[in-house]
Amino acid sequence: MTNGAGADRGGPGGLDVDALLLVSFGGPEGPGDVMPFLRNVTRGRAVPELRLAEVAAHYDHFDGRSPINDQNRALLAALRERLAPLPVYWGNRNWAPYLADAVARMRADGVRRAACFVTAAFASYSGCRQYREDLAEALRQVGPGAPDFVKLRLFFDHPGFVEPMVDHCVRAVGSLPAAVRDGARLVFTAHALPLEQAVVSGPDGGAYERQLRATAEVIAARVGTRLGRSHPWQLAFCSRSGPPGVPWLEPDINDALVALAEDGEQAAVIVPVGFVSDHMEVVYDLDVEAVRTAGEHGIAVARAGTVGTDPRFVDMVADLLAERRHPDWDRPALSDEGPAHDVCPLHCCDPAGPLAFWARTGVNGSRVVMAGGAGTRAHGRPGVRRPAAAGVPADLCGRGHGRPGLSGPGLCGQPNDPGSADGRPRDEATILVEERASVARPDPPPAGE
Ligand SMILES: CC1=C(CCC(=O)O)c2cc3nc(cc4[nH]c(cc5[nH]c(cc1n2)c(C)c5CCC(=O)O)c(CCC(=O)O)c4C)C(CCC(=O)O)=C3C
Ligand SMILES: [Fe+2]
Repeated sequence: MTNGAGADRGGPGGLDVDALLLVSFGGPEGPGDVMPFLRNVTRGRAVPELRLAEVAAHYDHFDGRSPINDQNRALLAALRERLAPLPVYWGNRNWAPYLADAVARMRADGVRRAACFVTAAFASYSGCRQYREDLAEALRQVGPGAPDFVKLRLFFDHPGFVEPMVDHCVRAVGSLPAAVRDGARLVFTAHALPLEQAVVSGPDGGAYERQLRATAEVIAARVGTRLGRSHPWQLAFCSRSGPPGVPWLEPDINDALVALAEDGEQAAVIVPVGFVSDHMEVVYDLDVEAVRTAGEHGIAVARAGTVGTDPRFVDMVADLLAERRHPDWDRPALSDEGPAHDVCPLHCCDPAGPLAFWARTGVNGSRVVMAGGAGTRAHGRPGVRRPAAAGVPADLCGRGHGRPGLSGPGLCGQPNDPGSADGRPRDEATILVEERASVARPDPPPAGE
């Protein structure tokens, strides 16, 4: 059922897409890049200088070069092969090739609409909304003639992500010393977030941790089936930054390993479920720091691999693309948390939205959100679809974003916005990225790029 090939122009009610844009984080490629890269990443954020110096030192261990760009070059090559003749572009948020350069190149090549595949599986400001904002900013910078974008959905519990992770876990368990292997704990690890970001993640809050737990549970269950014994699992977080007084998701992976050792556990597998390749957080924060902690506390540890360019993961991208082209395409999801919505509704992962206000003031109780019960979970459910493209009014957004000459009294997210998959209104950045995509297109672009 995986076609998703370049020649496929989309079915009735689906979208024409004539390119794919691989969107990632970016990383430095030499010693002189490290500080400018870190300044790009942390612009406008309260990350202490001391933390920046510390992170710069991590990169120094690798001659100032993060592996992430080479990993994305490999993914880009695999996607090009898989999706040919569909053109595939690549742009990063924090380092060259930058998103705006990719968008300018697409415009020069005559691309009309691109699907954006972001290399982040879980809902959060850093993993989803910030990418949408940066895509919108790149469109603004390039200006008239820039292609339309549609962002492919989050893929945390898609089989193309889960199944390779199961294999990596099984392999990592097998690499532990035979005497302690059977009792190994699976410690699923993701990037830490400030609690405030975790609270507002997803449309209804708490999605980051819920999606992580749901995905970890599915992976652990499959590992158990494969090995014929169940391995207890837990969640931990790595790469915390920010001022010490600000609360972040816990436990830290190092603290989790120490606690396991103190409980008399002998072995653990660190499963970096929050990352799709072995970039700096993985090869330093996990492979150096966490492995050292484990060694110091006498607990045997193995680190599971990441999906990288696994053919099932590459096929998944083709499938996510096919979902947008064909509204009736299968939307596989292995947990109750998925499949994620295609289009984020208003205030999804919004650090300045109403959930953030409630979390700060306690009006709605951040406790409630963190307990994970707040979601209504209608998004992207079978049978719940975005409104038909036909008949979308031209004044879709009264501010006329991306539409020179249009203006009006309406505000983004007001009733003239056709809304996201579940009919909820959307944010300005989302509308800019998605709005033209929701307008019917009479004549598809010529085939055979
Ligand atoms: C959720 C999430 C992902 C996963 C989703 C996704 O993949 O997008 C992710 C990925 C990555 N994070 C990365 C690098 C960094 N993240 C930082 C800082 C931060 N990340 C955050 C969150 C996330 N980050 C947060 C809440 C901060 C705090 C400050 C801020 O909000 O800005 C900092 C600044 C220094 C520091 O504070 O550590 C650096 C250098 C790299 C590249 C690694 C390489 O070079 O190989 C990658 C893939
Ligand atoms: Fe979102």
